[in-house]
Amino acid sequence: MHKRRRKRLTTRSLTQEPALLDDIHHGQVQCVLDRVWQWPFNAFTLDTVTGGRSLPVLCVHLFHWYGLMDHFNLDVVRVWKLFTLVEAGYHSTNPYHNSVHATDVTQAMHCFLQEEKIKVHLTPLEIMSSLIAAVTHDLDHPGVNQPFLIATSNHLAALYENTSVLENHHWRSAIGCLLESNVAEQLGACRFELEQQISSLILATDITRQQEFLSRFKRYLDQNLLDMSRAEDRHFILQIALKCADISNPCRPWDVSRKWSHKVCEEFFRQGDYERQLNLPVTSLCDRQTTSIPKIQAGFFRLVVSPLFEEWHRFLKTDLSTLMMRHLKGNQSRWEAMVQLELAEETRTEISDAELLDEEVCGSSEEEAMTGAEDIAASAELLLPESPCSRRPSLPCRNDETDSMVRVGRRHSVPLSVPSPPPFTRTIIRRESLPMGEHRTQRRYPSGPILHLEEEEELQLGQSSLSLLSACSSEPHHSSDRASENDSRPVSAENLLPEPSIASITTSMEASRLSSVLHGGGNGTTAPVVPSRFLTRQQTFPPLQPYVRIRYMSTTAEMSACSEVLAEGASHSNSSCSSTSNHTSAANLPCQVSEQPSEGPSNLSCSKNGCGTPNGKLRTLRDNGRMCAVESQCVNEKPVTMRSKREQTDTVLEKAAKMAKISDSWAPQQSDHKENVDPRRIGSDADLDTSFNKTGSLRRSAPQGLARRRGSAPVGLLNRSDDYVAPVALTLRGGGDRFLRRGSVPTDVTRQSRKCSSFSNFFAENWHPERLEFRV
Ligand SMILES: Nc1ncnc2c1ncn2[C@@H]1O[C@@H]2COP(=O)(O)O[C@H]2[C@H]1O
Ligand SMILES: [Zn+2]
Repeated sequence: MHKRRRKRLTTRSLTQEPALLDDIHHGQVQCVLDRVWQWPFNAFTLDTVTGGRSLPVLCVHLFHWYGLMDHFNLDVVRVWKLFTLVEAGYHSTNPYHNSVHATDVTQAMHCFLQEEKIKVHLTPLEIMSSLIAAVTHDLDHPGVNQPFLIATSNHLAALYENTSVLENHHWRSAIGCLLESNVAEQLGACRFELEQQISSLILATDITRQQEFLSRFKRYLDQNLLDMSRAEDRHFILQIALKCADISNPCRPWDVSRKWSHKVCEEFFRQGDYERQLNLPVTSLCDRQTTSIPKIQAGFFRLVVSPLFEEWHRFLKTDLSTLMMRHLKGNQSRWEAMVQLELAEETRTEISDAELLDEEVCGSSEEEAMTGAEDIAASAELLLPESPCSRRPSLPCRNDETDSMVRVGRRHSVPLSVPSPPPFTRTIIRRESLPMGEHRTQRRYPSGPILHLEEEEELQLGQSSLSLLSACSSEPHHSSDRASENDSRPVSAENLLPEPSIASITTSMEASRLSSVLHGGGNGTTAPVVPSRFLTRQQTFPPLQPYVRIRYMSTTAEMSACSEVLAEGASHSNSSCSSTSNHTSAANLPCQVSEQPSEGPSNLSCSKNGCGTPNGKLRTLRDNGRMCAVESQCVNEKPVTMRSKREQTDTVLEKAAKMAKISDSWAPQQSDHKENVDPRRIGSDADLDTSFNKTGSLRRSAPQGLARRRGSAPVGLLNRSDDYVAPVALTLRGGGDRFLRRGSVPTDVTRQSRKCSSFSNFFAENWHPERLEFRV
């Protein structure tokens, strides 16, 4: 399990009077909990006074407060266990998606449940579903978004067919906790209904479905269609409530809201650092070198939060909603003012650069004018799936003369689809030797985290991870220095990675140079060219921080254990499941899990469609009703309990921390982790790969070892097995030209783009960054 860092408790230093206070400051905890129904809530404070246990403390309190313990006759020890498991399932190393975010969202949900319009209609089951969904809605979040998981061929992306990958994982993990804590078994007949509601509520938090929910909500309000006495309508309102709670941090008082903003941006920027390390195109919104927190915030507040909260306010029209809107507008104005300051500052600096260097003109005005636009236009990018052509990939710098200008001015993250805004009025002149991105970076963000960390936050993030991050994130600068020394393509990014992605290699000379770097062969001109297939391997999670990496390893180990269990099960079976490949071809059609309670998760039931019951383990899945996902089994079955994982990995983590200290940046040998399955092994495994599709039918693929494959294996290899029926393979099996894509480009980009293109284009076409204006 990933490392959990607890804050040092004040009482530990009180050696003289050890009995004066206890470790969780009961008085203070009580004080915070007494006001937990109020909007100006500070989850960080609760976390501090509970010694980092805000999540279970809040949830157990709310379960008592709502009378859920009595109503469902729940055992308090099991309930504690449930929330302790949930807490442990969040990654404390994520700046944003950690258990404090879960606490924050749960408290917001609690506030919404208190609203008269909602409260009077709710059943105890709906209250319990809402609270559990709120607290588990980001469970086991890896700190990177769906496009990143797709781009790195993460097993979760394959498992969930690139659709609501994280949300599917969250809700299934939630069900796992319910089972593992044995709370599920106390629920009796309502368990199925509870699970259904949790699933549907969490799936609604997929931010890429915002427009879908918003339109529906608007229509219901316009036509006055909502009737809260109807279960269906109540459920819809609870979905909207959870969506609002999830993005309610902009509506908190400024001090709290600002803190969340910094944390979420830090997480984005870390993803950008990972992308850079992996030689993937850096998502604009995640590029600490080219965008800024105020720009991200101003765009997010205006384009994502305001539209939803305006409708929410229209629905509620209460003191609470008025207060939230007031905070939102106030906070938004602050961020917008900061953006204006930044723009003014940029203009000033550029003018003074121009005066100093008026003879060294380089770069085009068009490109310069793009820089403001792309930052903002891309800010939806992280939240929405990317379109294949919306972004320029990290093209290797070519050696020929014609490319030199492009090379100087090129930025990784320029979205191709963003139309050039009208040129700014200022004169655009800049130094040839100083590429735009770096120039700006040095001015605004030196490398490393931009957080203005308060003591408490620093404790949370951990000094070692911060210093590691800054060390690693500065690497690309070094590499570009090297690039200017050598005329040929720099192998800098690959130097940082344990093994490079062949995707970035375009010529044999480059391959040769790369090979020499990998095998220590001098300057690269004499080393033999390594056949590209031996270089084909892509890292999934960059080991920037050992903690993050180890957490990921634990997940993959979990998956590995799981697939072994399944494979084992399959091998016992006489394959009544062979027929399931037929089922799966039908099931391969995108199977949206509906958010409607009536049809939702029931689609996920283990079907009776010929899926065999190979052994006890698989039977357990069916017996459990709907626990069909492979990972659900991982969470629920055995060994990999949240607690035991934590115990096991704590030692590993300590070791990792030591390693981190002694290495300036991670070393190639560290790459030899479980997730990096050598693709050369793929195909040699004789194991049967089993997994479940979304309809719950078990599918077994031909032997090709994909179950053992980690996200790191190149997607392209999947087509080796013609029989394989996993979702990714389906996409890949199309025209041959689709295989020409770079390893880093999501396979399923076309499907993704369908979802987002309209919003992205809309965003790009209507956003006027220079005026911070969004015109419709
Ligand atoms: N203040 C913020 N600024 C930018 N993005 C945000 C902010 N708050 C939430 N988000 C994004 O909105 C998403 C909502 O779902 P998640 O919590 O999974 O992840 C969240 C972030 O990606
Ligand atoms: Zn969330």
